[in-house]
Amino acid sequence: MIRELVSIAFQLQEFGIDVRLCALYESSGITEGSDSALEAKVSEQEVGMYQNEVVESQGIRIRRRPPTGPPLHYVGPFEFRLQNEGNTPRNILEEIVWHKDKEVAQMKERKPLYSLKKALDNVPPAKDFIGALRSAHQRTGLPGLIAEVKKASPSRGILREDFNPVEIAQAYEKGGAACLSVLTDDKYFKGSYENLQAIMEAGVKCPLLLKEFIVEAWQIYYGRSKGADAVLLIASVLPDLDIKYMIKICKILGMATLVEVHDEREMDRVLAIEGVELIGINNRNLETFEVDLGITKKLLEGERGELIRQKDILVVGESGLFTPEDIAFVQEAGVKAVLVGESLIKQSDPGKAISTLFGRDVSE
Ligand SMILES: O=P(O)(O)OC[C@@H](O)[C@@H](O)c1c[nH]c2ccccc12
Repeated sequence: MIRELVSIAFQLQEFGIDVRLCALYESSGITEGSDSALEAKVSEQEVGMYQNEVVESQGIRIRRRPPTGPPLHYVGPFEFRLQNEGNTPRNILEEIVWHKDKEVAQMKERKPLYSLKKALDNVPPAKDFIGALRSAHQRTGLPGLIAEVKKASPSRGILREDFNPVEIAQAYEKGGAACLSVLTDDKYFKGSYENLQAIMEAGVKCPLLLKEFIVEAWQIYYGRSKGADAVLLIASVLPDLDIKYMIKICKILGMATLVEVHDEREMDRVLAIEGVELIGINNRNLETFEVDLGITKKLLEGERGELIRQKDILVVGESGLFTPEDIAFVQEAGVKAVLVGESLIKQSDPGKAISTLFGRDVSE
């Protein structure tokens, strides 16, 4: 990660963005500016220990893909790979993240960061994602809506057969959505970066969230080049340091970050990270698919809720929202925005479905 940070800084410099490396290290909390401490960390990482230690100490259960797949075994003329605990994903989220690691490595090879420069220069500037949510909340008195353009999911299968992303996006916008979330993962969600780009190019005004499993900063640049105005960072996948420096990169690109949590520990980690302005509470456990709206309530109670108000962080209630009562429940818990997919995308008119979900018309 640290080596990548350095190389990204150099690449940014190539882009004409002046990044002071020491400032990046210092503000990312790696070291107090001491080169020897940094070198020590880099060499620890080189033997592959540092990252795992950090990840474990932060309670992150999602492991990163072992660099070499299962070991090769030979029996006579046959060759096969032995599966074991260390090289078999333990749950769907881990499987997705391992797949993503491989996919991004290939995509990066085809389009290295420097080759994205032109596309980044040509894309319109990022829109104000958080501002759009806040003003929708002020205008309607209801949580601002991030409506999700999602064809399928591993937990629900195909959600909509006749899937035209641009038409759906336009219907959402007409129905009063403040922002849109566009799935770009192909294998598990049947999404694509082409969908994101097509929605941007169709002139949709709602700011767009890159709904990806971000494992590397390259994906953020690529998403921006396809029209993303904000990006999802999942706390159960990314260590604090990655979150910190990805937030910085997003700021440089003018994008917002939605940092997603699911339990108290993740919430506390994220609340301690400077620069976090938007937190999503996912009511769905991405390891088991279990959905419980009580998660949103639990994570906003007591001191945590107090701290969130003090820091003026906007909270998004995510997943499993189907009725006006569900919306009222998470709003009562303290959210000012919601992220909704299934209950809208399954309706024949996803735009009209917004009025049904909120119990009234929220379009202007
Ligand atoms: O379709 P739902 O239950 O309304 O959920 C939407 C959104 O919250 C969900 O798609 C989501 C939230 N966080 C994620 C992370 C990855 C993939 C998907 C998600």
